Amino acid sequence: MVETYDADLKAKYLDLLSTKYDNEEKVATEIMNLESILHLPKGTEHFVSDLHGEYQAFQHVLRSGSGNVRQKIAALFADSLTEEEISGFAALIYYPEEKLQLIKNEFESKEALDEWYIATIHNMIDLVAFSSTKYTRSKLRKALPEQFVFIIEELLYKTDEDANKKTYYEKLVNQIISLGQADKLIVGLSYSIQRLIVNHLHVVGDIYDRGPEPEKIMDTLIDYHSLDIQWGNHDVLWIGAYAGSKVCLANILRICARYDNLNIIEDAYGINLRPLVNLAEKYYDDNPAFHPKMSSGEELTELEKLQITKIHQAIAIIQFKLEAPIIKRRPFFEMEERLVLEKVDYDNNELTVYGNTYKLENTCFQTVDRNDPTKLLPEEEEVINKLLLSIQQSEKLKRHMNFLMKKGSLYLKYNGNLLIHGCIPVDENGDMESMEIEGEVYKGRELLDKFEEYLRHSFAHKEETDDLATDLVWYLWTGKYSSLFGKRAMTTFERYFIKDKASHKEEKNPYYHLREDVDMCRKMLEEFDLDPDQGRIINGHTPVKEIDGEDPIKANGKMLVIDGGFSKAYQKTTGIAGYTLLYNSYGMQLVAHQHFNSKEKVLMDGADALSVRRVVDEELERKLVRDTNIGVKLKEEIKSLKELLAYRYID
Ligand SMILES: O=P(O)(O)OC[C@H]1O[C@](O)(COP(=O)(O)O)[C@@H](O)[C@@H]1O
Ligand SMILES: [Mn+2]
Repeated sequence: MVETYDADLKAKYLDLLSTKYDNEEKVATEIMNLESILHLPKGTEHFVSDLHGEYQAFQHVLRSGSGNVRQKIAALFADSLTEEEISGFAALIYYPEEKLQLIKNEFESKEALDEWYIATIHNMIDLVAFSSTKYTRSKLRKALPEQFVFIIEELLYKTDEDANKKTYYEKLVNQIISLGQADKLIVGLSYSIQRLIVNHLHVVGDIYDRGPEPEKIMDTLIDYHSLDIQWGNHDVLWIGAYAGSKVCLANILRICARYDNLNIIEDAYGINLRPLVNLAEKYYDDNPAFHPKMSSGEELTELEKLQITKIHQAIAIIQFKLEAPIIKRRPFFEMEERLVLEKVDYDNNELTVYGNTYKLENTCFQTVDRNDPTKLLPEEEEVINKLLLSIQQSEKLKRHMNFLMKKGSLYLKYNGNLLIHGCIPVDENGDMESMEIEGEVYKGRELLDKFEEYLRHSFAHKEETDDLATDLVWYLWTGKYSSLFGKRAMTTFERYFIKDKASHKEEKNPYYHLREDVDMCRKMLEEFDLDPDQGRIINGHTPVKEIDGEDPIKANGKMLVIDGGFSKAYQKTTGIAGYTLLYNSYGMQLVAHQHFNSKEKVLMDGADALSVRRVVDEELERKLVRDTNIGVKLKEEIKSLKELLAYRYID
C-alpha cells in the first residue's frame, strides 16, 4: 500500500519535473551543470553576532567582508599597487559613492581623471574575475549590476586581446567614460565585489537593543543576497512584543529608554509614545537610577533627560507588574523568586531575595498599591494596551518581524556546524537539563525544538496575549532553562534599586564553563546529530573579555565564541570591538576587530588594517560544494534528474 503510494507520488513528481526539462538534452545539460558545481570550492561564509543596533560598525564589517576584500586586493595587486593604493582601493569598494567624490575632488584635469577611470575600471574587472573563480558564470552574472552586464562580460571574457579586438576593448571603456557612466559602473562593480567576496552570511543573534539603529540593520539584511539568522534573546524580545506579549513590549521600551533610543520606537517604527509620556509626567520625577545611558558625544538637554528618566521609570514599573501574573499562572517556569514587587517590605524599604535582605534606594513605587503591588492602575493598563495595538500596526515592524521569522530559527545546523546564540542548557554534570511543559518533559535538542514551535505559534496568533505560547516567548528572554538567556535569573529589579552589587549577579548556566571541554562539545554536537570530528559550535551572546585573557577559541577549536562586542556600551569590559568569523574552502579564520573606525576615517585612509586574523585551522583538504548543505541538495536534484532521464527519455 505504502509502496504504491510512494511510486505514485514519485511518478507525479517526475511528470512535474519533465514540464521544466522537456527534452533529453535539457536534462543531460542540467545534470552536467550540477555535477560540475559540486566540484567547485565551497563559497565563503561570514559569521557575525551581537550587532545590537550598531549599524555603522556592521556596515563596515559587511562591506569589507571582515577584511576579506582588502586581502583579495592585496593578493592580486601585490606587485602593482603600494600599500596606500591598496587601502584607497579597498575604501573605494567599501563606500564607493563617498570615496568617488573624494577622489574626484583631487583631480585638476579631465585627462588625469579619465586615466584614473581607465585604470580603476580595469583593476575592478580583474578583481571581479579573481573573486569569482569559485562561481559559475550564471552565478556571477546575477551578482553584476544589471545595466552593465553586457559591458562587464565583454571585458571579463576578453579574447584576442593583443590583436584584432584591442581597440574594441579600449573603445568600450572610453565610451563608458565619455558617456558619463563611469561612476555608476564603479559603484555597481564595488557592490558586486562585496557580494562575490562573501557567499553567505550568518547572523548569530542579537540584532536589536542597546545601539541606535537596529531597523537599518534589518533593512540591510532584507536586501542581502544570502543569509540566515539565529535569534538572540533580544531579537526574541522584539518578536514577543510584536506577537502580543505585553511584558516583552514593556521590556523593549524600557531598554530603549535606558539607552536613550526611544526614537527607534517613535521615528523608525512610528509608534506614538504620547500616552506613556503623559503617564510618566503625571507620576514620576527625576531619579538617578533611571538616567539614560548615553554613548560618548551624545548630548541631551536637561529637559530631555528628565523626560526620558520619567518614561524609563513608568515602563519599568509596568514591566515588573506584568511579570507577576505570568509567574503565577506558570509555576513550571520556576520563577517565584522574581515576584519582587510582592517581596518588598514597603515599611522598611527593603527587599528579601534569595535569602538576603537589601536596603532599597531610588525607588519609584508611586503607582504601586502595597496591598496589591502588582495590580496595574487602569491608566497603566490603558497605556500598555494602546502601545501593543500601535506596535502591532506598525508596517515597518511587521516587515522586519516577518523577515526575522522567515530567515531565523533558534539554532541552525549548517555545513556540519551548530550555530546558536546562547547555549544548550546543561547541569553541572554536563547532562542536558530538562523542562516540563504541559506535562511533557523535554531536554537538549527536543527542548529547543519545542521552544521554537511555541514561538512560531505565538507569532501566528498575535491576538492571544496571555496564552502559554506568548508566555514562553518571554520565558526565552529570561527563563532558567532558556537556551537564549543562559542564566539562572535576571536581576533587573536589583540593578535599579539595590546598591550592593552582589545582588546584581546573574549566575550563568554551567554550559559556559563546560563548553571549554572538548568532550562536552562533542557530546553537544552529537545531540544535534552532527559529526563531532568535523563540526564546531558557533556561539554569540557572551562578550569575550580579551582584556582578562579570555580566548574566543575554546575546546581545541570545537567551540568558537564570536560575540561581536559591537555594542559600544560593552567595549570597556571586553577591551576589543569584537570578533567575526570567515569560513572559506581552506578553513576558518577568526577575525579580531580592535576597534571600528568611523566611516570618515576609513574613507580617508582605508583603515581596516586593524583587523587581526587568527587561523583556527588549515583544512587538509579543500572543501568543495559537494561537502556542504547545498551540495546535499544538489545531489538530490541530480538523483531526481537521472531518474527522470531513465523514466521519461531512455527506454
Ligand atoms: O547592561 P544592561 O543593558 O542593563 O543589560 C543587562 C541585562 O542584559 C543581559 O545581559 C542580556 O543581554 P545580553 O544578551 O546582551 O547579554 C541580561 O542578562 C542582563 O540582565
Ligand atoms: Mn544575547
